[in-house]
Amino acid sequence: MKIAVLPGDGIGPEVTAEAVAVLESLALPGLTLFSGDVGGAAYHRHGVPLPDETLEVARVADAILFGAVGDPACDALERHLRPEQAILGLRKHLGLFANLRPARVFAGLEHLSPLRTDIAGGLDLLIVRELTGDVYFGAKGQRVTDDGEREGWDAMSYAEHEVRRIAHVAFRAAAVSGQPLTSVDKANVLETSQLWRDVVIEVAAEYPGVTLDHMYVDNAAMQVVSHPDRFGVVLTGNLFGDILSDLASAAVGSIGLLPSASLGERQTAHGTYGLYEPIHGSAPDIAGQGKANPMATILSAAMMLRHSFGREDDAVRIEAAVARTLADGILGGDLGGSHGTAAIGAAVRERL
Ligand SMILES: NC(=O)c1ccc[n+]([C@@H]2O[C@H](COP(=O)([O-])OP(=O)(O)OC[C@H]3O[C@@H](n4cnc5c(N)ncnc54)[C@H](O)[C@@H]3O)[C@@H](O)[C@H]2O)c1
Ligand SMILES: CC(C)[C@H](C(=O)O)[C@@H](O)C(=O)O
Ligand SMILES: [Mg+2]
Repeated sequence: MKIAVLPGDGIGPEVTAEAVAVLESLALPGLTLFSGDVGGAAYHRHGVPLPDETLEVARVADAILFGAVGDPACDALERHLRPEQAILGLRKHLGLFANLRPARVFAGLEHLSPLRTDIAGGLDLLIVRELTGDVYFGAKGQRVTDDGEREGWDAMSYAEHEVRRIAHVAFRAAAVSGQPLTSVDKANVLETSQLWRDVVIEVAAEYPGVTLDHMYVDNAAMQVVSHPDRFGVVLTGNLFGDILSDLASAAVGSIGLLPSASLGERQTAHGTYGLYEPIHGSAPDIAGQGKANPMATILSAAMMLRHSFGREDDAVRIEAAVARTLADGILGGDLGGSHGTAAIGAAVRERL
């Protein structure tokens, strides 16, 4: 079990340390951890946010545990040198087009949600976010128009094959879980979304057992907080999925609770090759203070054991330990408590 640990910036190293400690406490056979520099940390040391050595470390591993990247000191750099290019580059270079972001209110933990408890109780959804296309990876730039005005532009596009392969991931997830599938787009305005919707309808013909509906993204944002029980699997593009997943995390209670798996087609001897990271960023406002909630990263490690190593029992064990820790009132500042990163990590390990 070869795992590349890429801690990154800000709270990234703090939260990955706790997830690594959880993995180490499980006595996993042949567990081998190696690390690499990414993000601002890599820029400061190597002059680039994603050094070739790091990409190589990621490639030879069976799975990657990623913390977060982002450093305000780097925000004025040319875009290709900014820390965020590390995670975008890893996703693209490694072909990790399918991003799974589960958001669920554990039974008995409805009080952690800012939603009314009867509404929060219905929140159990899986966002399937396309991760290597869309406006994120289109041509972009700034120019001066004929009128002498500055203009910024970003091209949004999806090729048919990109929509088709992520749609299959979402339909398979819906078929296995028996949940309905909602495809979220903006087909009333965007041609990219019209093609998205047309292709999703074509793919649906191969999954007659799955109930499919389509929703515009603005309506979806509203329904996630007003009627979360309407959603099972949510299929969407890169940009909409980014925004909807932060929204879903707030509805659960905190962005410090939401994990993710980024998968492609590559299989290893153990399972599906993938990158696992919390959905949050480097949180510069609390970095270095031992305040970050490590649960999202710990739950990402659980997803790694499930998808990349076929260890469902260990994954469930970690998820149950996190739920028990929350139920016992061991809460970070993000959830109105006063427990720090190390205390939360230790509490989860005690409950494994
Ligand atoms: N995948 C990634 O590496 C990733 C994801 C999102 C943002 N970013 C980057 O992170 C930097 C900061 O971005 P941002 O402030 O918009 O988003 P952020 O997710 O870092 O933080 C948003 C808010 O949530 C809080 N927060 C986040 N994670 C938390 C945790 N585990 N425990 C407690 N509180 C937590 C922060 O303190 C902050 O108030 C930027 O450079 C951004 O580009 C990186
Ligand atoms: C840091 C940024 C590039 C990234 C994204 O937009 O995908 C982040 O917000 C995320 O959700 O993983
Ligand atoms: Mg995001």
